[in-house]
Amino acid sequence: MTTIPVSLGARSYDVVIEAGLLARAGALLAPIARGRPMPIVADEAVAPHLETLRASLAAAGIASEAIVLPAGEGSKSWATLELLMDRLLALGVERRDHVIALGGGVIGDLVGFASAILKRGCGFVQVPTTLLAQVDSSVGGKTGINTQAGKNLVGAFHQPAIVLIDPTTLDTLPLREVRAGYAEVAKYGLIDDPEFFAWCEGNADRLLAGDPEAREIAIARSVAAKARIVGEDERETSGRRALLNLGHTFGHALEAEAGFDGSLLHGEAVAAGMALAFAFSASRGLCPPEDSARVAAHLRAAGLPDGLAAAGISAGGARLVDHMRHDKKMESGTLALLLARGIGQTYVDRGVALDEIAAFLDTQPR
Ligand SMILES: NC(=O)c1ccc[n+]([C@@H]2O[C@H](COP(=O)([O-])OP(=O)(O)OC[C@H]3O[C@@H](n4cnc5c(N)ncnc54)[C@H](O)[C@@H]3O)[C@@H](O)[C@H]2O)c1
Ligand SMILES: O=C(O)C(=O)C[C@@H](O)[C@H](O)[C@H](O)COP(=O)(O)O
Ligand SMILES: [Zn+2]
Repeated sequence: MTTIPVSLGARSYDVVIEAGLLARAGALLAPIARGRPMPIVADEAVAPHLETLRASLAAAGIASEAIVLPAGEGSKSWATLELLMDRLLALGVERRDHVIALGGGVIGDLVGFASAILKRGCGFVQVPTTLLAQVDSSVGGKTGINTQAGKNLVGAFHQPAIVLIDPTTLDTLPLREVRAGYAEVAKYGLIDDPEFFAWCEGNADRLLAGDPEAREIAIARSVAAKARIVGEDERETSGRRALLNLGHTFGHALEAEAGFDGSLLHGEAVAAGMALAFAFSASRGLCPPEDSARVAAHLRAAGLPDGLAAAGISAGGARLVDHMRHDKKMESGTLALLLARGIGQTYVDRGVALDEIAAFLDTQPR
């Protein structure tokens, strides 16, 4: 068992990683439940894992009710939030109770936000079942939904009480989803850990094939990297946490353009976005072109899109930049963009005009 602390003063919690953990979750959750029932909000695709979790809770004397929601990004919506809030209220959830989020980043973000606003805030627990959620979304307390205007535009910072990661839940995850989660793993290397990026280059094949050792190394290193950055800047105020947004200003624009319909997954959009961030950095003479080419080559080798064409996006630069105007890193009309001086040397650049980004995007192959 690996335990990684997320140090946030009164909001500190542990991320526990162990193969087979779901079957032992009840014992870890009993002190958090304090004799109260724990509602479980689960993605419809994780039915077998839901059964394992419920049996483990029952063995520890914890009553549970399951709320099963439709799979996919469409569930991060006002409509599903309303339905979920009504169900949780009907179950009589109290402020000191904890709701369990069992699923990928969609369930985690939605349940986290519901918990942030239910009776002005109740507790929640993350039990992530996708690679993306295990290495990224379950840790750090960013919660929320999408709106007509774009990605994650309504939400709250609300930290879980504990994160329980059972890597064996990934045995049932489709390969396309494993690849999408891998984009966020490679991201940590690209941000500030070139040695980890080199590890990724050498081990992505094993990880994508489900090798247990490669999987646990990738999860633990990713969680440790995220816990460190979140511990330094919980609410993305100092600029440190913004590093975790590498590839996301481009990526969220691509997701919005694709329409949240499953044709372009979040991790796929982030992969294309990271390749674009490096290509843009190289085009401005900030980053060696060899590093940009190395990033694109590795993403391609991992079966991920390395730019607009591979992401299936044909929109022009001006249209994509219009999506970026909603980015939460906009300040007084200026965007904070994540650029790179090289692999492992990402930084926040506040000096790039939206017109320059549009012009660069227009040079990219469709
Ligand atoms: N809060 C954060 O810090 C943060 C970080 C990164 C991403 N996100 C958000 O996370 C979301 C993407 O998360 P995701 O990639 O996990 O997508 P997801 O939650 O949609 O899950 C991907 C797919 O896998 C299925 N699934 C989940 N677990 C499974 C399992 N064990 N076996 C079989 N199928 C399974 C789901 O039904 C879904 O179809 C996006 O909305 C993104 O914005 C949030
Ligand atoms: O935790 C963070 O901080 C991140 O930026 C992680 C991202 O991978 C994630 O997609 C996050 O939801 C994006 O946040 P947003 O603030 O750009 O909506
Ligand atoms: Zn992301």
